[in-house]
Amino acid sequence: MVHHQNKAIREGDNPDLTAERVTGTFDTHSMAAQIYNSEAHARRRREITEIIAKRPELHDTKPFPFMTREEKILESSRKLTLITKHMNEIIEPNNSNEMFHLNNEVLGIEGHPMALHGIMFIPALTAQASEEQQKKWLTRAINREIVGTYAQTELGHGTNLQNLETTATYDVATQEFVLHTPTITGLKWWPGNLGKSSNYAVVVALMFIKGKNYGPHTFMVPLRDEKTHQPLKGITIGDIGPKIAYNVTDNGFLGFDHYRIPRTNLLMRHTRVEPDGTYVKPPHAKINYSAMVHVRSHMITGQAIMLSYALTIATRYSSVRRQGQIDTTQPEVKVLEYQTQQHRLFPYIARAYAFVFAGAETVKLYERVLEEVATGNVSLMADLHALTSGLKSVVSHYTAQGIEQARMACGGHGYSQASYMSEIFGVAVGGCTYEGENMVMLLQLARYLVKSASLVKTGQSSKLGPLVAYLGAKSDSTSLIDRTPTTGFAEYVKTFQHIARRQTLKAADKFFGLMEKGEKRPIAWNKSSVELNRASRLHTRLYIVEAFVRRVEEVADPRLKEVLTDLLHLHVNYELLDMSTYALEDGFVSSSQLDYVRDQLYFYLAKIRPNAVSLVDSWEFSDQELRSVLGRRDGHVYENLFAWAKASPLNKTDVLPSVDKYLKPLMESARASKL
Ligand SMILES: CC/C=C\C/C=C\C/C=C\C/C=C\C/C=C\C/C=C\CCC(=O)SCCNC(=O)CCNC(=O)[C@H](O)C(C)(C)COP(=O)(O)OP(=O)(O)OC[C@H]1O[C@@H](n2cnc3c(N)ncnc32)[C@H](O)[C@@H]1OP(=O)(O)O
Ligand SMILES: Cc1cc2nc3c(=O)[nH]c(=O)nc-3n(C[C@H](O)[C@H](O)[C@H](O)COP(=O)(O)OP(=O)(O)OC[C@H]3O[C@@H](n4cnc5c(N)ncnc54)[C@H](O)[C@@H]3O)c2cc1C
Repeated sequence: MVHHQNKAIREGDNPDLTAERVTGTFDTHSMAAQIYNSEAHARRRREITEIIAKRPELHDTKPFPFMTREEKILESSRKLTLITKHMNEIIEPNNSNEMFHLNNEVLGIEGHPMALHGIMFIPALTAQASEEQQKKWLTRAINREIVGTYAQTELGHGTNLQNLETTATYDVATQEFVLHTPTITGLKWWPGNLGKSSNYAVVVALMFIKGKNYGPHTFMVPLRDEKTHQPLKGITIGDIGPKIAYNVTDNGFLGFDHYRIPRTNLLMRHTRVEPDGTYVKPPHAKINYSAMVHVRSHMITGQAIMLSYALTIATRYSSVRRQGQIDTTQPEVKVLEYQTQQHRLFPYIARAYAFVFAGAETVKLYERVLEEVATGNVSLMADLHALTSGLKSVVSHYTAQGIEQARMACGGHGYSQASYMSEIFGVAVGGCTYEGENMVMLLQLARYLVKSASLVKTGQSSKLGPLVAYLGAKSDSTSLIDRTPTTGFAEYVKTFQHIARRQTLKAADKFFGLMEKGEKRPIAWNKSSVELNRASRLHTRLYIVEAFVRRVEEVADPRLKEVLTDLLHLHVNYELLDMSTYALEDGFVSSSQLDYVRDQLYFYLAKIRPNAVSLVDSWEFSDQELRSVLGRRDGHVYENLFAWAKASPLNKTDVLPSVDKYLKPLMESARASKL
């Protein structure tokens, strides 16, 4: 066998796809090490994939789209039980990265009965439970002796946590908290796996002691009997019904009727309530929001992966789909030859790389903050909150857009569930809502930006944190893009900084100006909020570009560096065109400079073309993980689409009961009436 740089090549594959792989200029295993941020992790992913490939009991028994919701939940529970039993043979104990990959391969993205257990319940106990509480619950949770979730959102309130209605009232006499749901709108609503799977939850409720409201606090709450799984007395609980996607997860509702838990079930790592009701406040008011920050930090990578699923499917399919001619004297071309197709897909391939690099930095910062907070140092919490609020919003928004573009790039077959695109879109777009609705989270970042703008305006730029230091710098009078003989990334970064700085200062001016004119602060805030959110987006997009530049600078392998540099060129030119209004409106960039940017964009679309398939192959998704007929590694799309259709439950019989019962009589009576 010939040694190829692209490690996805196999004999017998669709030759059109193999031809793409042969033109790749870099080693896809090495690129995987960049994507997954370490050679060791990329290798372990492959090893886990291989182990799973050899264990048919861990494979889907039939395609997910052919299963009912109940069947999917049963199937997912079967596999969850198996991977729990064999976990230590497959992954390193307690390695969350490996667990994440194992889950994606075996259980898939539609969720599973213990999704929230891993993503939020364990992180909440880890960060918020005292050592004594951890001894009691965390080990049991890690061993999966109990199943838990994170129950915060209510029917009436998800965003505004100060107005949650669930109360936890301290009863000094019995040293218990009494949990109560006073109204329908106070029912917990949405928590994943609450509906049917969990027997415990970390519940967020407003804590009242001696009549005083201390705001939202987290409590460990038993929900169901550990033996019978029946709801405990005082608990009303169930599933909220089918959703756009993510239906293997039983998102649920929960009500409490004067339900009592011991005082010691308040999570007490940072906050305490003494037996006599004395409240000991935490070192930071929002320290108990840590489980949300955990998900926001990790979901950047999760979103990049889902975007790359869609791009892998669309790019591979575009290499085997032939339709139309560019040169009418030549045979039909692969649709990937069309510039419009490249323009639809390649900038999103670049974005997916940019997002995964930004995601790796975010997780690193999150882990640092987690360690510091454990020792009482909360100084970086605000920075992490601002960064993750912006990133989760911008990345989930563009991820959803990119998946939809990828679906449309697959033409009619993209609309079939055989492509799996609708599920990928449905799961990913949930990220625009969960963990803080995107507009709301952009406004959280805006608070941080406005404070920073105020420092700039009052001559205190030296106090700006590293993420916003650029706000205090002076701009050149115009962009130097195409004005220096060797225009490089520095000119682009300065241009993005100028755009973000100008918008931030302008939006802050609007806000401060309205207050000077006598508007109350929240009214002035609301009237400035569209402009403020624009600033948040531009700031975040600048951060993403900078994270991409930092990564490319670190890469040593010249072949990888070259293709990543091409992708970065594509990214900065595409981004600048996309936000050109901001660049043009104060004349910082001229229309002739934009022409240069456009030419660069087209140049890099063409330059990336031979590496397109290798760039998506580098994410190393197995067919089992992708679950897409169109995205198959071997490119044998058509015969497998036919096989997939034949397997559809509707094709089990030639004549459906609906035909016997209704259509046949209808046609017969129509014929009879004609006679
Ligand atoms: C290796 C892999 C491991 C793990 C994998 C993880 C993820 C996998 C990736 C993909 C997953 C794929 C599929 C997942 C599918 C399903 C989803 C799973 C989970 C979803 C779960 C949820 O949605 S849980 C519910 C989430 N809810 C929210 O996010 C609510 C949003 N609202 C808020 O957060 C708050 O209400 C608020 C921030 C908007 C306001 O809070 P509050 O009213 O209390 O604030 P105030 O106005 O009083 O004060 C504001 C000041 O507080 C500061 N602040 C706020 N939050 C924080 C914080 N967290 N840290 C630090 N500071 C904070 C804020 O900055 C203000 O400060 P000022 O100085 O400006 O006053
Ligand atoms: C798939 C999925 C999984 C979830 N899992 C969980 C879970 O496990 N646990 C859990 O507790 N919750 C969970 N949730 C709930 C989720 O966190 C909330 O739905 C989310 O935080 C948004 O809150 P909301 O529904 O109250 O939206 P709303 O706040 O009602 O949003 C409606 C609109 O109002 C706007 N808006 C609201 N407030 C403001 C404001 N202050 N300024 C400007 N605009 C505003 C929003 O931008 C939006 O356009 C999940 C949700 C989904 C979709």
